[in-house]
Amino acid sequence: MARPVSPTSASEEQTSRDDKIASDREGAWNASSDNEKKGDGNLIIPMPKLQRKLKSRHLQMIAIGGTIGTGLFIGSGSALATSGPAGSLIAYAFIGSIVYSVMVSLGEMATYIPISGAFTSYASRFVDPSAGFAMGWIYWFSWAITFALELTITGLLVQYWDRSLNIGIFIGVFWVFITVCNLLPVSFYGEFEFWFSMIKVVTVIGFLIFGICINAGAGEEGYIGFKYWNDPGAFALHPDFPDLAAPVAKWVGFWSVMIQAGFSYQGTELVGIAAGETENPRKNVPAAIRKTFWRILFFFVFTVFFIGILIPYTDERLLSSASDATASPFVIAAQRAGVQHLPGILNGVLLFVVLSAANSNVYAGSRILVGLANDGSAPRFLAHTSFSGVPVYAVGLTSALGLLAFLNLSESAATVFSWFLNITAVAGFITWANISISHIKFMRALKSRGISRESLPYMAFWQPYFSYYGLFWSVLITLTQGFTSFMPWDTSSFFVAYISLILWVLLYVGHKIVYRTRFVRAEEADIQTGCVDFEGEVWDEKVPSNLWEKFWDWL
Ligand SMILES: NC(=[NH2+])NCCC[C@H](N)C(=O)O
Repeated sequence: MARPVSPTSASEEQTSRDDKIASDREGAWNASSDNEKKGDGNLIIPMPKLQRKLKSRHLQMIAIGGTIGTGLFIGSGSALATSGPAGSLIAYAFIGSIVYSVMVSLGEMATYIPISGAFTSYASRFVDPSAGFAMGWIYWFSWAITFALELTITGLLVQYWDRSLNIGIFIGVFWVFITVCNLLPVSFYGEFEFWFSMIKVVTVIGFLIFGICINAGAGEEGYIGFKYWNDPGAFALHPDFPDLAAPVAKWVGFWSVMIQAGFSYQGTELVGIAAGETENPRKNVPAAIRKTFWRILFFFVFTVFFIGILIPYTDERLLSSASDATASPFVIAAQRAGVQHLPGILNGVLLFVVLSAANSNVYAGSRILVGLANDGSAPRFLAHTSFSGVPVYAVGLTSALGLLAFLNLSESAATVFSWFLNITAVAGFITWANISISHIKFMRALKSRGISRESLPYMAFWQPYFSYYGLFWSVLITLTQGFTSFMPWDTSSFFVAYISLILWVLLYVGHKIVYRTRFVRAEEADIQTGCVDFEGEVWDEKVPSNLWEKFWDWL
């Protein structure tokens, strides 16, 4: 439980800020009353009334739950097919480095100003209110669409056992289930998500152990080693461009995997969203960022590595357009090893995995909406929370977009899936680019006030270079990822690739025209509101005492 101990205040401004925080903790402070627009279009953003009920383990598991999902368990197979084992490994490691740069940038901001809906507010405050608006909505949209994508997959997974069942039944059932989970008080939500995510972690670790055994010769194929890196090879030629010269075709294969790899990692930034709800953010947020990142990198890079040594990229099942368990490289690896019953069991596990991801999708989406409503970018009622602190309307609206999954009743599931995937992944890259810009501007704002980086609650190394690195690559990938739609020109794949970018531009320009906002100058950026001086606060910290707790702490 939070137990604030009289923070020392240096100025009047500090005192009023502390008062605000204190009254917020008591639940007496009304967010809307303070949600005024400052004259020049820059916004003062209050701390929302969400409750700090999540513990560090919940926070980290939410980030894992929202991140490890369809991308890793199902989509990684097509990454292998298009770029080969070395190509996909390099792509995943490279995207991992971008994620790291984004995470540390976010970490510095989120510990200094821990607010819910965090990074959309950062963009509004440090960059340009229109940028925050556009980014917030596109990011929300990406999560809501991911929810629809995840529901599509759950329906398909159930059909693995019985194809005669109508996919719509399961989309409906799981839609209700996930929505109800998200309407429960946030501590329940954390608990659900925690156990769901546990299953993922265990699955990935199990797969890694399985991979080592099979590679060493435990399966039907005998010892495998790096055989498939030699034949068919380490890099695949992009299957859609047989006429290109080999080096070009390999490069095309490699670059086209960026979207898939980016999608797989997206969600890591959720730690920033959950920051507003965690206990002891000053300690937990940086720890969560560090641990989450290493854990995810470990899971992702190792998993992709093992998939690459166990399955030749020419295995046709990898390219099967059926987005069900038969397309999962986990299942294919089990089938190749000739292990009985394992494919069916894995299918069951994948169902849990996808449900957990869906649960995180709605959580993330609703919190983004709350952030948007609080900074005046969305109708205010969306920030309304129930007695137990759940933003009911925001949950409802986010869930509503999940109903798009019913598109599957009229379109082929594989098509719907790839549309959803591309739209969300590009939106994710746009978001990462925005986080990086926000951080660059945040650094400038600190500098203009003479606040040293040393005084930040969490200070990452190599900044601001990391932010520039994240910004450069995120922008480059966003702009170039759809290049295959130009070779030759294909209108529909162009729209699939660039619809998120187009939407973002429309939102940005639309907001700019209506509100006539301007770029925030470093000296004007609002780095006070929500900035919490946790110096004097003490939280009861549970030190791991038994073996189980120590294991958790390590994990
Ligand atoms: N920007 C987003 N919402 N991306 C969706 C992330 C999906 C998640 N990484 C998965 O593999 O299932």
